[in-house]
Amino acid sequence: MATRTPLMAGNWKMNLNHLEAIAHVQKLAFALSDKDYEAVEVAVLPPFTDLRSVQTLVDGDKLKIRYGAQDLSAHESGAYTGEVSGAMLAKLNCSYVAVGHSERRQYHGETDELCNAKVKAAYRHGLTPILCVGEGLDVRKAGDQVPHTLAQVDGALEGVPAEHAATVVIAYEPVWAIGTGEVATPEDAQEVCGAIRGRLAELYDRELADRVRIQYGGSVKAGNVAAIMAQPDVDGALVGGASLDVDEFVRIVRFRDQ
Ligand SMILES: O=C(CO)COP(=O)(O)O
Repeated sequence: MATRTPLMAGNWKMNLNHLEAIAHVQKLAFALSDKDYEAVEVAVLPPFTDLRSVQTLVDGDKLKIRYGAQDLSAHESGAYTGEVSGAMLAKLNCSYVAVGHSERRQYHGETDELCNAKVKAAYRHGLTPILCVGEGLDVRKAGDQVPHTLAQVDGALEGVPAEHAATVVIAYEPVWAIGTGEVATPEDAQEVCGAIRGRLAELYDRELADRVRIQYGGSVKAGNVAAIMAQPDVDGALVGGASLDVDEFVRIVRFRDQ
């Protein structure tokens, strides 16, 4: 089976201006050592307005922290007021871009079809999408979390060739566990992450499925990360609130010590 390097990514959401971003990444870089980077890939997803500052810092000091955006446009360029293109993100050396975060789906009406277009836009520009999927509370209560989440995976990956899908990151984020302090149990996380890997094997093949990293997200903290990471199909965490606290995020990166 392929060994998958865990990916710990901090989704800052709409927090930290560009000056705060510089201070935050400097503090993070100061705390992390080569030993951390050997064991785990560390990434931050700041707001668009911070990306140039983060790039300058990462390039200037040759930091091993990766970075990316929280969204991108499905379009290439032109009259799309307020949108930011994949080409613009690639120009800033972004590695990652989140696609289909539940807050985009909920507040901006993003559909699986749009997510599919955004995943393809990311690959056109050499960006790795972090495709976010997961169910709301009603779906969870009905016990439909697996079919619901797999339908989102199917929709977002439709027509995405294996050479691209082999590098996708999928973040399973149950909406009821985001920002609520209500963390899914490790077994809940494994159930859906395992099912996602199974679906990737059906859509592509087992070898590809074994390479893809599947993250869990939703109220991840230093205190619960180790149990979640101990699950066989969980390869990292997409961390919201706790990523805004550098010390806490560093403890999450060092999940093996918790
Ligand atoms: O939405 C999330 C990450 O994308 C999770 O947010 P919290 O870690 O704040 O629950």
